Amino acid sequence: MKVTVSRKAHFNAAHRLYRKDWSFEKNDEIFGKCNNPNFHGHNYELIVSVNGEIDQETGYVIDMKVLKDIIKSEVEDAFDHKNLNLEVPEFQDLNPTAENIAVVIYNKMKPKLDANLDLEITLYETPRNFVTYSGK
Ligand SMILES: Nc1nc2c(c(=O)[nH]1)N=C([C@H](O)[C@H](O)COP(=O)(O)OP(=O)(O)OP(=O)(O)O)CN2
Ligand SMILES: [Zn+2]
Repeated sequence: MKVTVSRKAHFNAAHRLYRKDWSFEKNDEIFGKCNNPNFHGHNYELIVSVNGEIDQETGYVIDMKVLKDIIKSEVEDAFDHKNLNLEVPEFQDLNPTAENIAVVIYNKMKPKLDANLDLEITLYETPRNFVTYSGK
């Protein structure tokens, strides 16, 4: 019997959407106001979902405290109050779109979980814009 355990978290961060190998005009055409060279910020809301079998001894799929600690070390400590383009190594050469941020979060968290657990990341960039990634 598989059950999904989810935990919400949040971080705020600044970013700029652009490609270093495009002109300012091309970046402006594609990314518009998100290409502001002075950056802009979002209050990101995160839902981390872990799916797996219930351990018959503990009744847990995963201890929520363990999940909380992994989110803190891999996401909050790394991204919160940071400029993603300038301060987070994963985005030195990767555009920090919501899609790419979700994939980076997945790739940081997956190795920290038991291999038999499935992970899904839902990331809200704004209250109306969100993406989901589950490694597929
Ligand atoms: N596919 C994607 N499209 C866009 C992304 C993204 O990550 N993936 N990101 C942005 C910008 O980051 C932009 O800052 C989004 O903010 P905004 O346009 O203000 O968001 P809303 O549309 O939700 O705001 P409204 O209040 O509805 O105007 C753009 N596109
Ligand atoms: Zn943005």
